[in-house]
Amino acid sequence: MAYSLLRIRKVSPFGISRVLQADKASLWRFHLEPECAQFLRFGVFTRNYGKILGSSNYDFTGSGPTSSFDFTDLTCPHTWYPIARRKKRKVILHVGPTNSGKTYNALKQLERSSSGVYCGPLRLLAWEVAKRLNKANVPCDLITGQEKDLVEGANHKSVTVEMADVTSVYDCAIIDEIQASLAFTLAEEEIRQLTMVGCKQRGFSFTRALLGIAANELHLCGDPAVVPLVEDILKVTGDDVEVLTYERLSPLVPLKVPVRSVSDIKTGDCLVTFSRKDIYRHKNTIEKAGKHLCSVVYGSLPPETRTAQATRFNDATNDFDVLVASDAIGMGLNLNISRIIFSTLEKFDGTETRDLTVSEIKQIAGRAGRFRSQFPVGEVTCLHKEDLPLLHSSLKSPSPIIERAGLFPTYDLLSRYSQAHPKLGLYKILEHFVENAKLSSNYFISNVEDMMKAAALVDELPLKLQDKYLFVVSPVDINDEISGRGFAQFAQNYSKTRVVKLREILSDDTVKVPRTPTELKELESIHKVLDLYVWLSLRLEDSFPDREVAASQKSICNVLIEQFLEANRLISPIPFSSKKLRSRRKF
Ligand SMILES: Nc1ncnc2c1ncn2[C@@H]1O[C@H](COP(=O)(O)OP(=O)(O)OP(=O)(O)O)[C@@H](O)[C@H]1O
Ligand SMILES: [Mg+2]
Repeated sequence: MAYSLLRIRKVSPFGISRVLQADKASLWRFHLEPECAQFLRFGVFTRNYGKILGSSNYDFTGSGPTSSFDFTDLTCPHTWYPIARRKKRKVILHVGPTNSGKTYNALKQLERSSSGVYCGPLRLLAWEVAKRLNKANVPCDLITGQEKDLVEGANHKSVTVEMADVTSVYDCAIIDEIQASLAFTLAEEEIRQLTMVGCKQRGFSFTRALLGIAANELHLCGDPAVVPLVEDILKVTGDDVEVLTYERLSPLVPLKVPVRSVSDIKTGDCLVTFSRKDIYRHKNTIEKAGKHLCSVVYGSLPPETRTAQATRFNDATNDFDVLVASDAIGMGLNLNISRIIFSTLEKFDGTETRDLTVSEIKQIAGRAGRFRSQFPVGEVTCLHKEDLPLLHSSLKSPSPIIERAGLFPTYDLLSRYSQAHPKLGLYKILEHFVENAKLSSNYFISNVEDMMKAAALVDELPLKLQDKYLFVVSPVDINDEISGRGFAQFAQNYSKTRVVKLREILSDDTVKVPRTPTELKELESIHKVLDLYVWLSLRLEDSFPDREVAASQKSICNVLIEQFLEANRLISPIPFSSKKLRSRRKF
């Protein structure tokens, strides 16, 4: 079946002459609104309360010459959130291994509260919680970068952590999977582990939520590795901190033998591998053996497709009873897995092939044997017996203590800095912050490499700083060629005419179900571009008017990808008995 799908046109070179004024009212509506409000209060707050909190660093009136103020001094980030600082929050840390009931217990408190917010690291988790609360007759809005589903009478919100509002007051708030976010440990090796969940980039959103959410009760769920850091960070906020430790609700058994042959695969198995190509090759091997059909889950699949694949795997009434997945299963999906089988304990992390870290192995292995599921006892093993010692030792080891949390200058600081250095573009401002930021020992500056690539692109355009900032913090995958082209075209057209019509960027084309992994990857990238359009359209409504077209095009992408996943038999299978090879492929 053929569908009409828009394709990305060739990007024309930059070279725009007209400087256009941003529509402030719509610009601030979403991402920038909390920071803007904070900016407006910043001077007043620090003038009135800065000294009470012992924050001489931020004792500035906002009236003096900006150049005399050190904007790169980020040593007291708790003072950036005046509304939260007016509260004495009760902070409850729910810590323990995977599948120990941390989120379940925190959500029970949220359900009982008069108003509240759940902040999760992924859209999938925000969707699940909104669904759960609405089902429990607690009306709950869903707000992610790309969605805003408002429910009548709702006093509760389920959001992705970037959307956490630090200007509202709540009775109860949850920040889930906090270890995925607050980072970091000493060794370079451990620093890399964070790429799994994008914490190097996203850590600052969690730090912002941790310091900035103004709730009477704040529940933090995650790994015990975060406890010392969170306790230390919250010493200066005046909050009360309580730690609740959990045990795993169902056993997780590390097996002594590997899975040697495809005939050993059984219902409920999840084979974990780290390249898209290997995922499809393993799927093919298993399906060719004739006993099982496989669902697949990996990071660059659209979230809607990932959910559909997970739902099909969980549904005991159909034949898709085996899962082949990447580490994207580590968080966010409720899966009926009986046994995790690691095809390898190495992964390509974007730069090189490295061993999985203890935290990654535990997080992935812990997905087996979900409490009160079809498979209450989880098992974990490998395809290669050489990997078993590392698997077993990792499962016994504690996760390395997280020593520092990600931080990033707020828009307010960047803007004030820009006023003091009007000739600098956003790229240079970011570079300056990264190189000169003064931090206390609990923090590190989040990795802004990708943001700087995006900043270099938008600096070519006649845009105001807040426009540039908005594009730079957008969820663009700047390292993906098609996504990068789409991003550049959106920014360029916006700077030229203020109105970005989807059809000016994407041309009509008739596409069929992809036949090769390359065609599939292209479709995944087009989905990312459409997702970016939706994100921009929620913040610049008048300038990105085709949200509905983008949403329907996204659905077509999902349908085509799902049809590929069902029909795919063209990729050569990979024999299970193959020797252990170092995988060097990029995902
Ligand atoms: N007291 C309980 N009664 C019924 N079901 C429970 C209870 N506690 C937990 N569960 C269920 O057990 C499963 C695991 O719980 P939960 O998701 O809270 O674990 P978690 O510790 O947050 O795990 P993860 O680290 O993987 O996020 C969920 O399906 C949850 O609904
Ligand atoms: Mg949880």
